Amino acid sequence: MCGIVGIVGKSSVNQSLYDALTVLQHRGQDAAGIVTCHDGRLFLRKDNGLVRDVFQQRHMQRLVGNMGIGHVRYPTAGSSSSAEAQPFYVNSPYGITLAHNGNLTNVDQLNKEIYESDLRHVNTNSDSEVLLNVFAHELAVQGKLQPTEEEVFAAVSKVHERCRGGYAVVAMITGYGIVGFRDPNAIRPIVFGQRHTESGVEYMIASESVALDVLGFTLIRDLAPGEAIYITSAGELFTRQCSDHPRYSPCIFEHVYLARSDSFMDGVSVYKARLRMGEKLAEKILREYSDHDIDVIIPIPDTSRTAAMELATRLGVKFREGFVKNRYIGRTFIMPGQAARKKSVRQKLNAIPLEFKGKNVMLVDDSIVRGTTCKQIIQMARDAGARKVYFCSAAPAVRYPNVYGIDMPSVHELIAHNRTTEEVAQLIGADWLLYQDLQDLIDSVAGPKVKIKEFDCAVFDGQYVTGDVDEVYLNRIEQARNDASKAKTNAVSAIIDLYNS
Ligand SMILES: O=P(O)(O)OC[C@H]1O[C@H](OP(=O)(O)OP(=O)(O)O)[C@H](O)[C@@H]1O
Ligand SMILES: NC(=O)CC[C@H](N)C(=O)O
Ligand SMILES: [Mg+2]
Repeated sequence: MCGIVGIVGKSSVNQSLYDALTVLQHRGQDAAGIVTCHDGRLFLRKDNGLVRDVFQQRHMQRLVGNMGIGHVRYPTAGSSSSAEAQPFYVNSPYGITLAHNGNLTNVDQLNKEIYESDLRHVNTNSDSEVLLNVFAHELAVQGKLQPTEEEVFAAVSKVHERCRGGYAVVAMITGYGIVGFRDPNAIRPIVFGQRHTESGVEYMIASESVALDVLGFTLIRDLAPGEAIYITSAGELFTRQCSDHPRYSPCIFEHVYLARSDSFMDGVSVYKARLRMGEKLAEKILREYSDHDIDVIIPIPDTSRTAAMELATRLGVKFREGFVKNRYIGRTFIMPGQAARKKSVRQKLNAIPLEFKGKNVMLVDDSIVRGTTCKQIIQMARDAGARKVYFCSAAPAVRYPNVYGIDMPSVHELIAHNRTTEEVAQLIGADWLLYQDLQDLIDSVAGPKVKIKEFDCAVFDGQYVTGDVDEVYLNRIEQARNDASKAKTNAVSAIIDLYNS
């Protein structure tokens, strides 16, 4: 779940791209990058780190031009090396740069084709570089000196035929314009919007609508599954359905955890979806623990707050802030290794004993994945004097890997894999544990006025919407991407790129 952005503006876009990336920072903390285009030349700056650390004034000054794209990275393929920071670049045809959110599931096949048939070179282990080369090849075979929307959309159609997995993409064709496209199952999110200026209309493509809001753009809409958008450098906008078999099945985990709650995704207010998650949890508690003795409900900052608040309201139980979060420490779950994740929980959250002493507390989190957070938090609640600690997850048990852009490749790292709710409760040290039912989660997101009724729920039910994910594939990515192997691949880094310093 990286963050992507692309802007075709009427004046310099460097500051707007930077600002948009800071708004999307919650989608990726490992690396950040921007490439702009001016007078047929590209200007790139990318590196490991947060947006505020990667871009100094001298970098910003070099990023000239009225169009550009940007990326914040949370690696799900390859390594965390700065060589895999995005946007990626290929020089032929036209000079194309690309930023990608998602994960391809047929990278091995594509790599073979790229090398043996397309005669192209890929220099990293990143699936995004593979995707870029497929797109570049398909645009090259259109054979036009000056590509129009027809060639661009034909190339995207070919990408859909060749690539499997989840992908939301922005790509810039040097001198010509910016393309955005979404995989045929719409697994990863992508929206576009416009802003009126004295010099004319500016367009932005982004992962989440909140980036548009903050920069004064109005949301036009989400891209449909398989759809592409092309905005020329002169500001003409074209959209086209580029897939023969589009199927609207967005990732439900965006609503649970990944997205900011002030975003709208596929017509759904993430905030409202989280409120409804709290409502459904309250109904389940009243069904299963009607004689509960909960004194206070305490959220685990940040993401669970919305659901926890509504849960407390519906139960008529006090809602209290029992943990204070250090605002300078990032999101734990998207940190690259278990050691860093473990350490960050204690650094980030501290209990207020007053809210725990002698009380039966219910702690609420949006999800339990590896159990890194809840295990430590429950212990902290007990150390702070809680009499009983109940735990509630606004999502169902996460039992299966994610292969579409969330780095959960290994079943053995998932605390609920092959375990009952009672076993997980015991392991995390809760007096009892309650998970949301999957149907209740789906109903929370597909609220009464929402058109989409189908979601990618693979992490909860093991059903992979692309239909190509089998035991063999899962075993392979588990070997390649468990914490121990990641530590090894991170050592490898070779940078062949545009001038970038
Ligand atoms: O079971 P785990 O493997 O610990 O993963 C789940 C936890 O990680 C996330 O929090 P995170 O700190 O990443 O971000 P937040 O501040 O948005 O809640 C999520 O909100 C849960 O708290
Ligand atoms: N989280 C993502 O969307 C990751 C994008 C891409 N697979 C990478 O690893 O860079
Ligand atoms: Mg959290």
